[in-house]
Amino acid sequence: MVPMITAENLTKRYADHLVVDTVSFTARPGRVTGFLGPNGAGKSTTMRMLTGLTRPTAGRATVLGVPFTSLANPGRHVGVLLDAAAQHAGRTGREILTVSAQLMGLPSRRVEEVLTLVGLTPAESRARTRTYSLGMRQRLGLAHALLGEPAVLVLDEPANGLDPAGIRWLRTLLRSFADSGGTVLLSSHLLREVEAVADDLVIIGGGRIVAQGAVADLLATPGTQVHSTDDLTLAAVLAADGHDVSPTGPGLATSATTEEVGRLALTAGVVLTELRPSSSTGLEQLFFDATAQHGREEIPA
Ligand SMILES: Nc1ncnc2c1ncn2[C@@H]1O[C@H](COP(=O)(O)OP(=O)(O)OP(=O)(O)O)[C@@H](O)[C@H]1O
Repeated sequence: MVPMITAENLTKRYADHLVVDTVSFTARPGRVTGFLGPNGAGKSTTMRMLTGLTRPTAGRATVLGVPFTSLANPGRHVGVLLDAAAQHAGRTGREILTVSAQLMGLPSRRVEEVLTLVGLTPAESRARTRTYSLGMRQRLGLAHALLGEPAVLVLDEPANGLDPAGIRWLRTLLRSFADSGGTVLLSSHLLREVEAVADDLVIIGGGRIVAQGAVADLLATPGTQVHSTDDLTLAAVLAADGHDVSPTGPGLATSATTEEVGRLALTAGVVLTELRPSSSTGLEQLFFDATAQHGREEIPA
C-alpha cells in the first residue's frame, strides 16, 4: 500500500539543540499509527514539519506523496489538530468552522455535520471559544480537522482534556476512519488508548526513533506458559530440544511454541495441565523499555 505520510531523515535543530534527529517512518492507509515519546521527545516538532508549519533543518516529509505545502486546498486532504488552544478566542466555534468551510469551498451544512459528529451542542457552537473548556476546544479542533472530509488525519494529543465518554467516542471515530481507508497519525500520552486503537507504532526518545513497527509484532512475546504433572521431566526434554526454560512458580515459561511443547510432552509421556502462549508485554512496558535512556529523572515523592 502507498504510504500516505512519509518522514525521511527528518531533522530539526534549534541553535545547538538537536530536537529531531534523522527520523524516518511511514503511516499507511487503513491504519492508525500511534506516535509516542516522553515530554520533549520531538513529537510535536515532527508533526509540525509534516504539516509544513516548521521547516526541517534536513530531511523531507510528504503527505499523499508531496510536501504538505504543495497540496492545493490542503484541508480537503489532510485534517490537522496540533494545538487545540490556538483557536481565535473571540470567535464562536461555529464561526471558526464556517470561515474554514468557505475557504475550502464546502457547503455550510458540512459545519452542522461536524458539530453533530463531535458532540458540540448548538448552544456551545454559538459561544465564544474563550469560554470553552479544554475538552470543548479539543472537540472543536477535531471538528475542524474533519471538516474537509480528508483522507489523512494528523492529530497531536487529541484525547487531551476529553472526558471518558469523549475518549471512547474518539477511539471509535479513529477506528472507523481508518477502517474506511483513512490514514491516522496520532500522538498521545495515554498509552492504554493508543494500545486500544493503534495498528502501528513509532516511538521516539531524545529526537530519535527508538522503536517502530506493527503493534502486534512489537507487543508479541514469543513463547509458552506450561504446567504439567511432571514439570521436572518436561523442563529436561524442552532444554534437551534446545529451548530456554525457566520456572514460574507453578509451571514453566519456555521459548518453545505451544505446539512444540505439546509434541515434546506427548513423546515424554507427560500430562499437561495448562498450556498457553505467554501473555504480551503490554505497551506501557514497551514504552518504558524503549525510552528508558530518554525519560526524566523520577520526581521524588
Ligand atoms: N521553536 C523552538 N525553539 C527552540 N526549541 C524548541 C522549539 N520548539 C520546540 N523546541 C524544543 O524541542 C524539544 C522537543 O519539543 P516537542 O514539543 O517537539 O516535544 P514533544 O515530544 O511534543 O513533547 P510533549 O510530549 O511535552 O508535548 C523540546 O526540548 C522543546 O523545548
